[in-house]
Amino acid sequence: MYQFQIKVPASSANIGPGFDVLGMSLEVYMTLDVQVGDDKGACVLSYEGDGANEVPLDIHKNMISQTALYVLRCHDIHEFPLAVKIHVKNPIPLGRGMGSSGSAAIAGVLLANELAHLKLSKLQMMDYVLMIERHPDNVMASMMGGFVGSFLRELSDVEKEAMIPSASDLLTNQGFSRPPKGLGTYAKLPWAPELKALVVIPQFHLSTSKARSVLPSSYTKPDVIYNLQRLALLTTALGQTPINAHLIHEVMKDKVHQPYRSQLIPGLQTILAQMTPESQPGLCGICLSGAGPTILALATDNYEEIAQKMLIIFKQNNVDCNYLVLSPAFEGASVTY
Ligand SMILES: Nc1ncnc2c1ncn2[C@@H]1O[C@H](COP(=O)(O)OP(=O)(O)OP(=O)(O)O)[C@@H](O)[C@H]1O
Ligand SMILES: N[C@@H](CCO)C(=O)O
Repeated sequence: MYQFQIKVPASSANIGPGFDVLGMSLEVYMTLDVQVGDDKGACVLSYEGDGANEVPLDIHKNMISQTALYVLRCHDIHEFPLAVKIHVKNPIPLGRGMGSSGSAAIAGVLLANELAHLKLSKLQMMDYVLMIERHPDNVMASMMGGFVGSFLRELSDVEKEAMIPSASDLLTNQGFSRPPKGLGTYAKLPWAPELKALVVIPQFHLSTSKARSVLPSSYTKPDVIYNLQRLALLTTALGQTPINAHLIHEVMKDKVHQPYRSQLIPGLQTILAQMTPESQPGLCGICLSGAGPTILALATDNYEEIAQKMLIIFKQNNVDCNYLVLSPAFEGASVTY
């Protein structure tokens, strides 16, 4: 019998104009405490934390074990090799824009890698994660750690066929395909140590699929240029010391996803319009965290005052929230014995 712990941080993706490109890992960690038996036997899941009353414990319905079983199938292994007990502790809010599904997929791939001794690197494991999550920004940040930019390579026609089974098909074994190799590329970006992440977390779920379904299928050239210009400067501005709050505030604006998602998040438009470095000393930039509804504010001071102002605006829209002040999790996902 042996045991190990898997630890995966939350993430905040997009960071304004970096839709499906930028993400930062956050110091809120999901952990899996795994005990492996000496003989074949059942896989037993237990769970505590956010969504404890909604997360299924059936290994064929839980996203973590489903992902692990998918990775094992890709290696012609059709069950967990030995009896295994997995206790999940998850403080990452589900369906709130803090990368919970991405962290779950990463945990599942790491679990398979350890149980079957696959010896996959983090980047090789990302190919499997990306078959489930399908966009790299949140998962690359959670896996690698820190402030991260990433992209997906173009696929050949044959490789595009591998993406035909949906993530749900792969997780429920209703379809099968192995991942193309080298799907994602990333770079760790500089992060100014003065910057902390204030996340204001509304108490309602917004699924990523719903938040992606309201986006247009095409954009005007001015809107594309608007985001490209800001994205180019944002990756530098967040690493510069001393901090230029006015620059960060401007280059964290977006026209690709936030305007369309504001209909789903009461108060978002008001917060983005009213929360500025001038109105809130200490505030730098503000944006939707991932697909929302959580809002990410990057600040250097006065976190409590900034949070209280956002909570008031949300309350005026009949939305209750809690908030956290976090630093980036620079080491990313890990396994310790
Ligand atoms: N620890 C977990 N264990 C099992 N399933 C999970 C876990 N975390 C997330 N999930 C699944 O992922 C779903 C949430 O995924 P979704 O992409 O909608 O939101 P998110 O990942 O929290 O937000 P975002 O993608 O915007 O960062 C949950 O409803 C649940 O089905
Ligand atoms: N870029 C993704 C992040 C959420 O997973 C989105 O905004 O839909």
